[in-house]
Amino acid sequence: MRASQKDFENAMNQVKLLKKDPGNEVKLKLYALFKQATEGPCNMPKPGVFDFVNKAKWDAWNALGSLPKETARHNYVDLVSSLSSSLESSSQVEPGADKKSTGYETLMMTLEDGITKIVFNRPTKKNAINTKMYDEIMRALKAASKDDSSLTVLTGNGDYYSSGNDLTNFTDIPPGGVEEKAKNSAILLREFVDCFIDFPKPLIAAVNGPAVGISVTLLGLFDAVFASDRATFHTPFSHLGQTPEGCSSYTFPKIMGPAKATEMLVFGKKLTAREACTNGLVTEVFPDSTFQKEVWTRLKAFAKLPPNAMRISKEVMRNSEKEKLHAVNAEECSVLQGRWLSDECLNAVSNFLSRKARL
Ligand SMILES: CCCCC/C=C/C(=O)SCCNC(=O)CCNC(=O)[C@H](O)C(C)(C)COP(=O)(O)OP(=O)(O)OC[C@H]1O[C@@H](n2cnc3c(N)ncnc32)[C@H](O)[C@@H]1OP(=O)(O)O
Repeated sequence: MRASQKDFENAMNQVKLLKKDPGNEVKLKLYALFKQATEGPCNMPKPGVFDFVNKAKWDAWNALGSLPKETARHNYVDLVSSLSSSLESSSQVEPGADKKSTGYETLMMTLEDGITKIVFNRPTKKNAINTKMYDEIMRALKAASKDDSSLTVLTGNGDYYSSGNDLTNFTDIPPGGVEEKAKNSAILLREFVDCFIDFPKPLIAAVNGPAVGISVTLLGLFDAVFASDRATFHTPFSHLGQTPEGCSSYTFPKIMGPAKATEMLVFGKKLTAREACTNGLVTEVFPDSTFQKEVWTRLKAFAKLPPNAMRISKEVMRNSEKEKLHAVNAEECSVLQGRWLSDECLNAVSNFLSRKARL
């Protein structure tokens, strides 16, 4: 049975009442079907390459070709009806996830048993790091460096450790245009990575699931990396028209040798947790079923060690490198500033945002 104009109007109202965000992919489908149902085939000029959001919308509408208005109206009503039932009943997110807690919007932070735990907390976005989260991680690290804990642990809520830089960061273009955006991003990135270089206490990653991009490169600046056997390590910089950051252009060749570092940083090879352990990036791998229990037993034992001895040992091991690391960080950020303006990068981000590509 075909959807009537009344069904269509009801569906439009239902969309506004959805309690959960259906996600960008579905929103683009809804937009495209709505435009096709009301205006027919796409009749707008194609937006420019920098106009990510409007280009994604245009792509979605244009992809419907000459689909008749009635069919688009019917498909729109069907889609809204399937969303109303599935979204109201599904609960994929852990309690407390994506909610404000302890003064942070994108993180959870606790201090217990001498351990400060910082949890990436955007599970529905695979813990992608948006601008707010960069700021909050810096704030959390600064607080952890001064609190009573002996060590600090970073981990992720949900099935991912982190999917790296939130690619929608690129859509928030300031009045000065993309050049200003690239400049601001380079400043932010440099300050962010500096916080890891300068962190004074033992810094440990509990990599609970896949890690992408900057969440992988930073691991070279951690003092220990424990991984679930479900974790993977992926730095698809060339695929994104980008270049390494997080000091990985220096730490990765040093940790794993230039050949293995090139496989990861230049050719984007995704490593399993065991491969990352063999390459020296990961300290130890645990079965996913016992990961939390085994890692936290280990961490609690570490936290009982004399904190000053641990801090000073870290200082002795790392201090001779600090100047070099800051210089590498500055250089990587400066190179990236240029890459972010390249067609290679802009097209890759645009493809992700219009759902054409998956890494
Ligand atoms: C300013 C400092 C810059 C620092 C430079 C840093 C560089 C990097 O970190 S480069 C690496 C960037 N990351 C990526 O390229 C990963 C992109 N994401 C993906 O390829 C996939 O999302 C996935 C493989 C991580 C997971 O795929 P899948 O299991 O199919 O899940 P979805 O794609 O449906 O993801 C769910 C939801 O989360 C959103 N999302 C995931 N990752 C990102 C991300 N990095 N940026 C923005 N959004 C992300 C995804 O769009 C989905 O959202 P909805 O559609 O709204 O549900």
